[in-house]
Amino acid sequence: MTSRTKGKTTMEVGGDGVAVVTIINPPVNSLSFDVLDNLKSNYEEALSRNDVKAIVITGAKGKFSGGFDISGFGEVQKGTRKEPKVGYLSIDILTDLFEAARKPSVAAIDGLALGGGLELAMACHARISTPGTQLGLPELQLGVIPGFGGTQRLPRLVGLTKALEMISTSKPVKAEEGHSLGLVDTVVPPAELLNAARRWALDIAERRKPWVCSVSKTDKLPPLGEAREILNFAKEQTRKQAPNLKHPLMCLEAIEVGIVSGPRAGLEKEAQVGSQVVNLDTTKSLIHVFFSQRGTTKVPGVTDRGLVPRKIKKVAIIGGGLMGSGIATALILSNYTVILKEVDDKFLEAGIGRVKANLQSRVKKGRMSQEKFEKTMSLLKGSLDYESFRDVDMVIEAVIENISLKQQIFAELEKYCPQHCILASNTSTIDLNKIGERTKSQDRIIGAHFFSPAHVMPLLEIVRTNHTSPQVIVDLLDVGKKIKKTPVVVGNCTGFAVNRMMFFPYTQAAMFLAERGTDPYLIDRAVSKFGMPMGPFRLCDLIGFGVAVATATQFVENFPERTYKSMIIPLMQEDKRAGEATRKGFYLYDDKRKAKPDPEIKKYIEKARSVSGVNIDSKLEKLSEKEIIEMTLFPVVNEACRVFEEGIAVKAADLDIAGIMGMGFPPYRGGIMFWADSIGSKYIHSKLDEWSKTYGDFFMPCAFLAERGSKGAPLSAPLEQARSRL
Ligand SMILES: C[C@H](O)CC(=O)SCCNC(=O)CCNC(=O)[C@H](O)C(C)(C)COP(=O)(O)OP(=O)(O)OC[C@H]1O[C@@H](n2cnc3c(N)ncnc32)[C@H](O)[C@@H]1OP(=O)(O)O
Repeated sequence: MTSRTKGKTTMEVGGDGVAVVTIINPPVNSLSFDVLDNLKSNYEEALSRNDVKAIVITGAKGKFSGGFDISGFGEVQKGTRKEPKVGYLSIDILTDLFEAARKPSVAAIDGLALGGGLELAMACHARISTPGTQLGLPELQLGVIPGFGGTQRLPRLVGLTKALEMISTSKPVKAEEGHSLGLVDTVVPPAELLNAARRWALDIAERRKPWVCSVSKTDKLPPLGEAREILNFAKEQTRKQAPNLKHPLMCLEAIEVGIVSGPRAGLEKEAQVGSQVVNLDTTKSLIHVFFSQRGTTKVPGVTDRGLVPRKIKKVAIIGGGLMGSGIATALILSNYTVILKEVDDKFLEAGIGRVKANLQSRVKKGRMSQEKFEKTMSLLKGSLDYESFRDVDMVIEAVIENISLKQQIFAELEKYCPQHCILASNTSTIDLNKIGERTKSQDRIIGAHFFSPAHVMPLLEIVRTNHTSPQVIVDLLDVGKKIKKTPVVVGNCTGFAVNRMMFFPYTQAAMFLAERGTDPYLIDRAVSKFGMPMGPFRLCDLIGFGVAVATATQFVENFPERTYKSMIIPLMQEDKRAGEATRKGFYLYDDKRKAKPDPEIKKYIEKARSVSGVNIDSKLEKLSEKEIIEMTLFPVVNEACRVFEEGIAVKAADLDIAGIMGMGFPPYRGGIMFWADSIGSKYIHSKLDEWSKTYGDFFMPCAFLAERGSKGAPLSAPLEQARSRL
């Protein structure tokens, strides 16, 4: 392998006449252009050699293949690599050279066969797998479609309905299920994999086992009329669930052509669609998200020091409320032993009850067995004092947002916990330096900010102060990964990254517009259509007005010059409307918690208008959906720029991931900074500048945005001189 090539394959021909071709491209044996070139040469050689009767393809080090090398799409998008001729890889190589060969091939699959990896395996004449191996076509998740024949071969191997499910959810199946579906021919222990595959390949060559070309199979396909019905239903669902995405529908078209007009036409359609989707904006965004998500665990000065995460076995959680119980659930689900501490029996019982309910809901949905439920619950112990904290490796404090209470707790922790124990707080607003003021343990104090519900939401904001040691950050990054969260390391500031850049500006902008005459329900609709899970008013209802006001107060205190103080929520609170929990907020909620607009809202908005001395603005009253998006989300971009410039986030892509994972910003728009750059800093700056002149400082573009906007420079470009606080 030279420094310029990416991966390779090797071929060894055994005395039994089987050529074993091994994909070697760590860490997941992705199919780079180099790997594919090598694979083709190996095949050609194997087909031409008289001593080769059959071929086995496998992957090095227990992984068959994680699919096409995703960075290859980026190279094609940027134009640094010429795209191969349409159909070259899927038709010329995989179908006409491999599958149509006069020597059989068998895939020996260990660990994973995803995307192009599974497609390569499906082009072989049989598949042998090890137990637990992951088999799937997750391409839609990346904005592309299965492009190595997967749209044609998967329905022919597992049936149309199952194939549609696997492709549309991007979820893999395990080898055992794959076997019962007909996707793999047999499952054998890892130690037997290669020998079993060699024997199977020879058996096919010598006609003791069937020589199956999956692309020509028809027995699993439903009759045409039924197939059309299934496909029409799938299209309808896709339009409903992903109205802003084109590639899932394009994928369905390729599947349909194959079923209606035969596999060759299907392969051609797939190749054509495959080359079109690569250049969609949504695809560029989703690929950016894939790499950015993995990039959050690369923190300069921390993860590049060779530090090894220490083993965390036992974690204590203080506070069994909504957050504490959610965090406890996430931890026991990943086999951590957890102590949940509360102030009295009643609270403790309630806290443990919440954890139980979280797990029971999994049992009810069939996602957890009763046995696993009991085993998982046995990892949780309750406590009313700190005695049992003497051997914990980490504590996560999750009590109410009260500085002196937290200070007292941290002072106690220092007394009871061992020296190595990490002292984390789940605060969403309070300065961590203040929390640790009464201790001498500043180097092991860190923020572990979860998002509610903590056992479901994927983001973990890891907040470091100037004193937090890199070892403690590395430890928490490891815990984050183990509990299946995406950790993002941020600096210590009001609201940290997510609440500061997303929640505050976004909800304040919405209140600002509503007070000036924009219909709040229209705002929510426009924002939902843009792709956020819900609009700002529905979000305030969901988190509850009490929490919304408490956190907003922090923003008001710390950033008074750019806070919009609306009276709408306080006026509603006076009437005991506090959001979804009280069944009345900006919406009315029925027994099933379905939200319905409430005409009464007008009354509160009018009153807020008169208290604040604000008038209806004829322009803002008639905003288009595009203008609503700009006026609610450009303030978010503005604050994200400040967060970036201050060094609160290491890189702009971390803010993209934080917004996607913490607030549900649509991944197919790439995250807040990526989206902003797709619009252009010049335009965003000019709009904010114009609004700040008309409507005041809330919209005032920050210096960073003004500077980059004046040059039209990308907002996400690295800072020349990172003014990191860290
Ligand atoms: C034409 C074809 O139809 C198109 C395709 O095949 S598109 C590709 C389809 N395949 C996929 O979507 C699989 C994507 N990968 C994954 O889901 C996961 O990485 C995995 C399940 C393979 C492994 O997960 P995990 O062990 O948690 O490791 P993870 O951190 O995700 O990945 C390890 C490294 O491999 C890289 N990687 C994983 N899959 C890759 C791929 N297909 N191409 C390039 N790099 C890949 C990651 O970027 C990461 O790199 P880093 O260490 O530099 O950050």
